[in-house]
Amino acid sequence: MYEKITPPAAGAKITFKNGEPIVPDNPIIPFIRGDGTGIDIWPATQKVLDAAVAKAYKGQRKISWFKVYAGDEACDLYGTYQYLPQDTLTAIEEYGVAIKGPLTTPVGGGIRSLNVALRQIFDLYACVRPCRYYAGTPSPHKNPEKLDVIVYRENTEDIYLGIEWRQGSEIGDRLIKLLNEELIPATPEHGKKRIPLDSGIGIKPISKTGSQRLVRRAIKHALLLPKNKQQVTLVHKGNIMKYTEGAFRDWGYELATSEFRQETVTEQESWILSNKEKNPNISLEENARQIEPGFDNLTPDKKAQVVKEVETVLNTIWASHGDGKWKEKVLVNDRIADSIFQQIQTRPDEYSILATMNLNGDYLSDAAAAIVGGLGMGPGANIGDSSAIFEATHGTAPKHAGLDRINPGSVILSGVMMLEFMGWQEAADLVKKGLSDAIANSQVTYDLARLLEPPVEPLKCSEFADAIIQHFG
Ligand SMILES: NC(=O)C1=CN([C@@H]2O[C@H](COP(=O)(O)OP(=O)(O)OC[C@H]3O[C@@H](n4cnc5c(N)ncnc54)[C@H](OP(=O)(O)O)[C@@H]3O)[C@@H](O)[C@H]2O)C=CC1
Ligand SMILES: O=C(O)CCC(=O)C(=O)O
Ligand SMILES: [Mg+2]
Repeated sequence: MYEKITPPAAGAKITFKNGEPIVPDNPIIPFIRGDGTGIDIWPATQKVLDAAVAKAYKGQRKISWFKVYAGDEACDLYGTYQYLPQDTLTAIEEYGVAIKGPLTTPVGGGIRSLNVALRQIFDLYACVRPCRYYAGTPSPHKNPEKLDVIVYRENTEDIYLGIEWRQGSEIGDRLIKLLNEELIPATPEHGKKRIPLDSGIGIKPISKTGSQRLVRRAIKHALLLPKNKQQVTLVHKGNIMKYTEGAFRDWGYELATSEFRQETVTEQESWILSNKEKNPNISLEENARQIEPGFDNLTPDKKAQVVKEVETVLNTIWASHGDGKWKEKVLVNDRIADSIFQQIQTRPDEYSILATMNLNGDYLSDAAAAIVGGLGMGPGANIGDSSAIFEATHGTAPKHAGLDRINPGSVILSGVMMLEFMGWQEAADLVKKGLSDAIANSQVTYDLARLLEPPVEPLKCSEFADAIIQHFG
């Protein structure tokens, strides 16, 4: 079945039922070491995870690691250009849950991202990236502890589908001609717009199915959070990209108010309900005026539309959501993408789950990680209905590769997410405690050491792993 690798003799498969993993006590878990700093980070991660599982379960549970190959290491073993061998895909398919270090993607030409390919091949449609603060972590932000968000990034479409044509390519030029001469003129709203002839072209598909399954997962996650964090913010640039990003927002609200009608309230609904709670005799028109800025300057048709919306909300959900009951629901709101970048800095505690399309989520997860201590503290998971691959937010950080200095925190915390996904909470808690206590004692790698005041002598990557284990207690 495998060409060049052999699964561990001991251990059993993780299987999935209704999207949930069924985990044996001795699961076989494939891992990809990763390019660049993967060589430093992976051994540190494996050591910490194994120590936590051993301490938590005293031998009753144990991970059987299965080394599989991707990136440069794969080419060394399988031959030139064999970046993602079939063996690796077969192993992940068979064992369901995997963890990986970062993989290099060249800019401009060359291979397309192996990281993105893995997400698409296994339909890992939700990229989940929590950004929370560990006490003692130095941060450029004044109140980093106020940020506690989870970026829920759609992981399979948007421009990451990778359908692009190079400037000057035959098909690219044909496409531009077709657009300029037929399709754009046939679309009145595009008027006399034309694509410059020397353009590269990329396609940005945002589907209803892809958007809604991401938002569904985000709302389900919100329902498990403490009450004050039960919020999902739909992040989009729908003012500019109306039929892709704007549609993402609309489909998100549509899903929330249909599939989760009893569990959710939209921000606009919450204003309408609370206006009526404050003033039970408020007219529909006055309620509309209070929720719609500039109401008095709207055309009569627009005014009537807002009044109708108010009436519909009160007629349909007053009984289930009125009299303050909406405060117990998951709040679904939306923010424009550029605004959310400043909001997570100026009003971090107002946000919880940030549901995004692929590109926005890529940007936002690095930015949010920076607030809570940097890319060394940014874990992640790529989750689908029948498999999951855990990986950090950051890349290969090539200038630090092989120096035993990089912060393994993000991949270790990705391992924590994996343990939690498996239901191995006791082991996950040990790692979180060890990492928190190491940081609180200023036992940190170079990235955090240089920011501490006064600066401290940095630990090596491997020493940080040992410090985490010592702090298990
Ligand atoms: N999922 C994946 O596998 C990903 C892969 N990539 C790929 O990685 C390659 C390199 O990308 P690049 O743009 O340099 O981005 P990286 O995320 O690899 O690194 C950028 C900088 O972030 C800081 N950093 C990254 N990881 C850590 C860490 N573990 N601990 C502390 N600091 C860290 C370092 O800053 P400083 O030097 O200032 O300390 C580093 O130089 C590219 O090929 C890219 O495509 C990128 C993102 C995700
Ligand atoms: O695949 C890559 O090289 C980059 C991916 C990335 O930046 C991410 O997933 O956050
Ligand atoms: Mg990224």
